Amino acid sequence: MRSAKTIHVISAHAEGEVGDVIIGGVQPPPGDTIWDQRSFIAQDQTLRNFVLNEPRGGVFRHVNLLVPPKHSEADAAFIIMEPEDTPPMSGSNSICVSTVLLDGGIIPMQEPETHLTLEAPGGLVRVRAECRQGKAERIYVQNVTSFADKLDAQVEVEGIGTLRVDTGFGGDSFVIVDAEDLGFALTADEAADLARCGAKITDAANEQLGFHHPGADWSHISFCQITGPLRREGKVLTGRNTVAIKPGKLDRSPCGTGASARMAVMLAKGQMGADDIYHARSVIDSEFRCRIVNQIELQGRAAIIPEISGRGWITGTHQHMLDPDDPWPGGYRLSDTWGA
Ligand SMILES: O=C(O)[C@H]1NCC[C@@H]1O
Repeated sequence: MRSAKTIHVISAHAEGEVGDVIIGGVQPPPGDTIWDQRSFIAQDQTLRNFVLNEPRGGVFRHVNLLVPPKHSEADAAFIIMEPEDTPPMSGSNSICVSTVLLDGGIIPMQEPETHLTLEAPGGLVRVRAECRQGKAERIYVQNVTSFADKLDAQVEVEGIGTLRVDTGFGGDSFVIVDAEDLGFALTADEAADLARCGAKITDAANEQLGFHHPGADWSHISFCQITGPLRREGKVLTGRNTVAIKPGKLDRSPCGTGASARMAVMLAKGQMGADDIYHARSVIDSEFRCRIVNQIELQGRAAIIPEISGRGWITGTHQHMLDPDDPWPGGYRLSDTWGA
């Protein structure tokens, strides 16, 4: 056996969504901040291609790189690599990273609760993990500042027509559209159609509405969130959703950044009260339990600090290697599984 590199990974999923964690074999990328290191990874593409592309990756895979934290309060830092983007934050990936750090013995676990501070490219996130018998059973993540952007805007989508949409940010940027307006029930058998339709809506929203984060270098809409109707029982709102991740898959989890953006939109529209709880359900019926921790202002606009919680599980370990004679060191993507 010979290899030009050896990358050590603990694989995990959070409520169904894969989030691998690189725990060794990669030098921290250059940069004074985690955001700068993120930008290097995004521009350079070498690590992204190696771990996300086939034959090592696949369209369903997200990979997180653990790096030494820059902030004095942080216990660990991570850079998120998703199929298209290297985003500021991710709910499912932050749950996978917390699970791997605690269940993998990288950070000592305290029972019944362990408190951690993680440094994501988009800022610090506070984590509380409920732990029992050596397992982090539920991870609560206090997300980065989230906000509604455009409410009840219109987008014209070729082959679909004019849609009423909202846009918002929850650690990543979303266009949000009602499933009923598209004729979807948000069931697993609709997955391929939902992924295709969501990608078209994201493209149209980027062309016609755009997005600009007031405090960060993030100027596009990453995802389309297709939302089902809300059911209220006392203080608990329950709603199904799916998030189309370009180039062509659905989030298997209820999407933590999506739930954060949806809560900001629901609060702005008076559909959710500040002390309500929101249970977000995915197409595979997994659940994130979410709430609004605080209402704040971000450069003059109303914003929230959301909390999302969910469960993560380790699924295995991998040592990714590269034979120096492998003709595809950067891997490949084909539209049969990666979408058009
Ligand atoms: O939970 C989330 O926020 C996400 N899941 C995959 C894509 C998003 O980052």
